[in-house]
Amino acid sequence: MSLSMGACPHAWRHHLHHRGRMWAASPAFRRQLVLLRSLAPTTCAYGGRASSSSLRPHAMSAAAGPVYEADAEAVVRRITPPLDRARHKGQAGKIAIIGGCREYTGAPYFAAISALKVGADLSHVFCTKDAATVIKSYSPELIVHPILEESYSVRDDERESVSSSILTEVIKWMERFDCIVVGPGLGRDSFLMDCVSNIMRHARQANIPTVVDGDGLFLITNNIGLVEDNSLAILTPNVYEYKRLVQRVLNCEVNEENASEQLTALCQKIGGVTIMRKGKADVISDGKKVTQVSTFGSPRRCGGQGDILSGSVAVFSSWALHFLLSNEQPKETSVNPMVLGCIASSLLLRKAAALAFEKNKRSTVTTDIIEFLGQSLEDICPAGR
Ligand SMILES: NC(=O)C1=CN([C@@H]2O[C@H](COP(=O)(O)OP(=O)(O)OC[C@H]3O[C@@H](n4cnc5c(N)ncnc54)[C@H](O)[C@@H]3O)[C@@H](O)[C@H]2O)[C@@H](O)CC1
Ligand SMILES: Nc1ncnc2c1ncn2[C@@H]1O[C@H](COP(=O)(O)OP(=O)(O)OP(=O)(O)O)[C@@H](O)[C@H]1O
Ligand SMILES: [Mg+2]
Repeated sequence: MSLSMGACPHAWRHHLHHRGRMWAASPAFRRQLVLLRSLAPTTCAYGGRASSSSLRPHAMSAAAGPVYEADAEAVVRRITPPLDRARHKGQAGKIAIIGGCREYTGAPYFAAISALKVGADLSHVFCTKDAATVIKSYSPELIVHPILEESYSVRDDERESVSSSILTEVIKWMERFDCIVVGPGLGRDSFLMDCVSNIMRHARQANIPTVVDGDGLFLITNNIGLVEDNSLAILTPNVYEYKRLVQRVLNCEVNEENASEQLTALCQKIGGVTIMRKGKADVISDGKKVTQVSTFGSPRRCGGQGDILSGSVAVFSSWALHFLLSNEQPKETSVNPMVLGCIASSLLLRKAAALAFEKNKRSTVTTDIIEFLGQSLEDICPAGR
């Protein structure tokens, strides 16, 4: 199972074939593939048909390269697996969130529950002991592992043994996950950061796609080697996280006049990663193309919407990986499943936020948005199709 992700800039393709054997073995899955193939748009990489107005260059500024507005609805329809009675628990996705500490229990909960509401079968949270009971009490749906430790709870002479037993515990589970999300509500404690660095290195060795958000971005900004040349890594920075990444990696300030080139350069400099820069439009690049989703969501900017996004990205990218592995026409090799996952989750969040705002107006909070994830997906891609 292990293959070095650093060796090939398109390592997700090897990963696709490798992980795909398991899925392709099921007759039910093969039937779904036939259906998915018949639904697949025929021409363009990110869901729009090349001849259609849904894939149009969008001038961000005179100096910037083209930014394509994704046909995000087509992407969602394309990668969302149909519900099939023959499938068993786990086949629609097993996701883990690495996050949750004394200060933050909402963020890992939002990410983990969103993964389930989008359609994953199992959602785990690996958090500190302090956070675990709180997160469990929010929802019985989540599988919560109280294994992480912060500096205050570990004596100096215990650090090494505690760190290694944390890693051993996570490794026991890691191979089961289709994707992990590192960072929502993780905090920035130095001991915790070291332990999570080890977890990230292991996930990479095991070829587990990894979404990095929140404090995970703080971690990798200070240690870019953790994601360098990892084509299974997706970074989802907000305005401030993006600014810190640009400063650290490109050694300059964010330049809005040259936004798409700068995003492309950032992906290329880190090597192979996909970045979704969140904001008024969510702008996505893997260092080759730049795509955006600008469907209007909600004017409410309550905290936690990025957490919904990170949990959803994990599910949609896993679905996109599985979809592409069975779609082996040569043209498909230019499509990056990580990008598809970002496009789909951005649209779904925005649609859910719009519905939640319509109902709750100024009092809209993240929990209200999560309630509408199901309807948003149903509107695009009915469960009975
Ligand atoms: N309910 C919860 O438990 C939530 C926890 N969250 C977690 O909170 C942790 C920190 O995330 P944040 O996004 O708040 O992290 P940041 O530390 O990046 O930002 C904190 C806040 O400081 C301000 N700020 C930061 N840098 C700035 C700059 N250069 N100029 C001006 N203002 C600046 C911004 O208002 C920002 O929202 C993460 O672990 C995150 O996942 C958030 O996801 C929100 C919800
Ligand atoms: N200015 C904006 N206009 C419209 N939508 C936005 C805007 N900024 C963010 N969003 C929406 O909110 C989502 C989350 O982005 P945001 O910048 O709030 O993330 P975040 O700060 O990481 O959130 P969190 O509070 O969960 O950490 C984006 O994907 C986008 O859909
Ligand atoms: Mg965030």
